[in-house]
Amino acid sequence: MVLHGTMEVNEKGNLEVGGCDVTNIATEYGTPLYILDEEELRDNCRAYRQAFEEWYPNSETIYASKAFMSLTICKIVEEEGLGLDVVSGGELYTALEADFPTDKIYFHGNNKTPEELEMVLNEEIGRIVVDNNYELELLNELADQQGKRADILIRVTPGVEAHTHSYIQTGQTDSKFGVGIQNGLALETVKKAVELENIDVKGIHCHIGSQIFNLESFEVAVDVMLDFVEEVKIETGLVMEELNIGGGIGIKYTDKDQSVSIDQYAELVAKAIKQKCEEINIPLPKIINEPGRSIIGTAGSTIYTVGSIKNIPDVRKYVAVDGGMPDNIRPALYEAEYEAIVANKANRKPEEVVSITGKCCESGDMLIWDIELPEMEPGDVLLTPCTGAYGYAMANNYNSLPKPGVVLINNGQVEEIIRGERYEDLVAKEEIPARLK
Ligand SMILES: Cc1ncc(COP(=O)(O)O)c(C=O)c1O
Ligand SMILES: N[C@@H](CCCC[NH3+])C(=O)O
Repeated sequence: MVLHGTMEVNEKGNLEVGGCDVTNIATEYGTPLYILDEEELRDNCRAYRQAFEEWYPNSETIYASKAFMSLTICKIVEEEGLGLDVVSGGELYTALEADFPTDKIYFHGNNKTPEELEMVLNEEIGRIVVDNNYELELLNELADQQGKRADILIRVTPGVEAHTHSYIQTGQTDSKFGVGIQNGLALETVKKAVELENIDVKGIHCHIGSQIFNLESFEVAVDVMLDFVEEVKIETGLVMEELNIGGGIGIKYTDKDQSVSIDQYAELVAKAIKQKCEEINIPLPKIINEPGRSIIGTAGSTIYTVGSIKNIPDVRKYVAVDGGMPDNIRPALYEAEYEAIVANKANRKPEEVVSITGKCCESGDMLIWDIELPEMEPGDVLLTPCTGAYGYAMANNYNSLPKPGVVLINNGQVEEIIRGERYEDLVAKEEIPARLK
């Protein structure tokens, strides 16, 4: 059993997070519920800032809000001195509602709409990460209409195959994101961009994928990107000042995952960049990194109440909880694996192998296959750690299950930061045509 962040077992044998007994939180707020450990979130933000400050001071860490976007999270991330990566008008709207400083926002996306680009120009967002030629021309045109200039990074695909689930690999040439370095499309886009009147090319961006442990993939990506910076300098005379190296490192969901430290990652990236820049004789660029999972992943957990337990002799014991794939789609989508802790039996040794299933009408609604846990009974409180990233963010209402709420926990205090949905919320946006009433 790996205890993340501020988790510990108290004298009653119950699990605590941030000094709060998880069983009490379940009683007070109900389940399923996402809980967010503020100290762990802040520690992760600081670890990135400190590591990059030490190894490469001309750098900026921005939080990839797609991992988990909320007003409170924006506030915490801002307090910790990070910038923000947003990927849609909705994420930008949320950031603006939280008064996030606009110059520290980077706007991403492979199909930004004209409305989103207008919003970005109106709000004078720090950087727009342009994905393709269509977007580039559209942005130039809209900037012209508004009498503005747009500072951009161009998203490139370096042709690096990261070792991660194929759905979350993004750096290979055959990708819906960005323009390829290896097939010459990226150079064409840069050449076009430097000709456009309302566009300033500040640098390039690449993101090779998510949940990556193999740090060498980052080293290779940086190498390919800097070769491209050199090529651009030769071909156009433009010296790009900024290199955005994309998302952060993978996290340890289970014992099968490796541990990579943020410091190791920063050291490796910094050394690779310095060495390469010296080799090809270009000035050191500013480095931007945009971690999501490794900032918020280990800070979040989900708590459930155990309901029916079905033992199929010699086959499997299914333990069902009151949530499932609508609050955590990752096992069904990526075969992602999680651990679990029985919060009210946290000091008990594992006694049996069970599989944790959700309550949806779907055989694939499994949260965990074959995990050793203490013997469970209905009413037990089960906590799955490491659900902070892409948990709430990807939650849905399948089977009309209301989305769980989110509480922030710190120093013995529990604060509800997102109210859980109620049944009324499920139909709140619906309208029955008058002829059917
Ligand atoms: C462009 C971009 N930046 C940053 C991230 C965040 O990545 P991670 O959560 O792995 O740190 C992602 C998601 O994979 C992404 O697509
Ligand atoms: N949503 C994915 C990662 C993709 C992130 C966005 N590029 C996950 O849960 O692992």
